[in-house]
Amino acid sequence: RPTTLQYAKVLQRAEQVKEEYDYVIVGAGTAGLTVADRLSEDGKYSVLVIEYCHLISDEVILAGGGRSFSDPGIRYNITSIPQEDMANRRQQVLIGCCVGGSSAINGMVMVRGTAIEYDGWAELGGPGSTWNWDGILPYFKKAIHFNPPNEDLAEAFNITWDPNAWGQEAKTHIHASFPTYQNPALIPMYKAMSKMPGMVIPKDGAGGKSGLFWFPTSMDPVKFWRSYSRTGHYDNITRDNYEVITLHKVQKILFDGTTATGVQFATRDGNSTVQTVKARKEVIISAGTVHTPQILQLSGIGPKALLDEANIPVLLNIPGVGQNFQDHAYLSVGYSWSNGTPPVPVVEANGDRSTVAGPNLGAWIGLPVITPEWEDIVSRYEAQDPAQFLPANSDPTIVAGYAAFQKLHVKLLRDRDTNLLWYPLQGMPGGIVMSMHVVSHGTINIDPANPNAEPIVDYRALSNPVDLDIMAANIEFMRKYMNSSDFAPYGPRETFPGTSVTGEALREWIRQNLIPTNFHPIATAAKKPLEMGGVVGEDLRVHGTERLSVVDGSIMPLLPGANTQSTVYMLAEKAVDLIKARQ
Ligand SMILES: Cc1cc2nc3c(=O)[nH]c(=O)nc-3n(C[C@H](O)[C@H](O)[C@H](O)COP(=O)(O)OP(=O)(O)OC[C@H]3O[C@@H](n4cnc5c(N)ncnc54)[C@H](O)[C@@H]3O)c2cc1C
Repeated sequence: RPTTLQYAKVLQRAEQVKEEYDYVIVGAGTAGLTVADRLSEDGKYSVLVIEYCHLISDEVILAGGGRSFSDPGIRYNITSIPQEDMANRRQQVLIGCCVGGSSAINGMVMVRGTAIEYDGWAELGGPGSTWNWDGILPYFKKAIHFNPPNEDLAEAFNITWDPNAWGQEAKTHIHASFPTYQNPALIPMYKAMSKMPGMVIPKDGAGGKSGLFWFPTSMDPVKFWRSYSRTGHYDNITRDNYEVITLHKVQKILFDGTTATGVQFATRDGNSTVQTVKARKEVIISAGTVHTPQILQLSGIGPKALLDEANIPVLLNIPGVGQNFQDHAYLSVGYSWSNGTPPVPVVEANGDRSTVAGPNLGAWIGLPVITPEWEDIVSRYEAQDPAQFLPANSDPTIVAGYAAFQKLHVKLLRDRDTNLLWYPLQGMPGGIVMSMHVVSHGTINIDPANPNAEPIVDYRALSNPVDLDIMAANIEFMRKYMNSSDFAPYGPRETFPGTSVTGEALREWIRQNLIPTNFHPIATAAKKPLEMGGVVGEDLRVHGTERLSVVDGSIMPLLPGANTQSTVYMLAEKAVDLIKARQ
């Protein structure tokens, strides 16, 4: 019998799975559960979600205060290959392994990119694309239920928001909320940042502009628990037409010609007999940026040379599967006050301190605001041959796609409304600088010697030297900020790398210390034309197939200058309308 936990129906054995459903979804993560809930909500269609990982138990949820779950099996155990331009260091690849996927373990920052960045998605998609800012804003509003901060907190900290940029639909249970307390030490930080040359303060970043602004947390506004795809799109839903089976791995998609008919799956240890389930209408892959390309490649859809090497019969040669891989990258720069600390006003803690999710404040800034040398950096990038820093022997379609990306990126770099740097303000000196757009593209491919093992993740971090230029400019921006006259009485001191580290030495320090991910992987099944290295079309169907689509972070063709969860919720909501429209 299916077990019932937190009102959610979970199947654990393949025999409980019916022979056929309208939709079979691979992965009960952020996008997968959103799509499953919305497709099943009016009772018209039956949906099965197959999830590799487990459902976190009530005990673990309660022990974590509904927020952070210290469950040993909650993350995949994947490490990148050594990164040549990062002193051969490897990087742990963090992705969530449970019902809820990465939304169950993320940092709960709830932001979106700027209008010009999403307009770039449409530009890469080609004429008539509806994935521009105007075409996606309604889905951001539908996907997330906004809860404003309490009035005292908003007044004390100058927290403003744009009601036109947010939705409050009753049927939407993914929440964006504010804690009831903020650290008063943020106030002098905010003041100093607001005085940086060129800094603007929009009402809200959610309206599509860069600048210094407050942003909410993915948090239930009543219990202050994590609000994630499981709580928003799975718990408390009792529908006979919505089933999830956990602890089973989808091995490949089944086809009749190039029409997807269902999937093949087995227990995650691979010890059970292989099972199949049919999809009457569509198979939807929502396995995330790391595993979606693997499932496609194991199904014979991917770069021909790689599939040949792995002895996988080629169904469709789509060179872009597993390519175009991008992620945000960051570095911590150490500072201390050598002479006391800035005075902070007393602000009453209006609630429980533990409700602080942090960070809720940051500067999101474009290259022309970061550095006066911005045009030199852009010109150097513009002059590059598109193939110069791509993997050797890249398919001509990948090179053509990169050329289009480069042209677009040059435009984005010159625009102040591109979030190129994120500097989260957290009430202490120094902190992290995050590059929100990288130009070095990596790969995530099956290991031809062991295709069913975890895929090979290669960030190819810093392979394009322009990423080094930009990170060095980010650090210099932080130095200028820490040098603000507001902070002078407190003697800010850079403890690492130290202000004497500049020029080539700073670049070497970056190579030694960069973290090439903020756990926002995208683009391994990018929404672009096939001849541009794309994998899915504007309607998210895999090129050259019928009844097969991808809906997860992997379809983003270009990083938004923002943490990625709200963009994933948005694209999943838009995908549901596209999927329903073709029935
Ligand atoms: C540590 C961390 C911190 C982050 N912090 C933030 C943040 O503060 N703010 C923000 O906006 N974003 C953040 N993110 C990013 C954000 O959470 C992700 O972009 C988003 O959740 C990805 O959603 P997805 O649907 O693409 O994939 P996921 O949510 O990862 O879902 C993929 C699902 O597919 C399952 N799956 C994979 N392969 C198979 C298979 N073969 N068979 C069956 N199931 C399979 C997986 O187990 C998983 O459940 C963070 C991510 C991480 C990991």
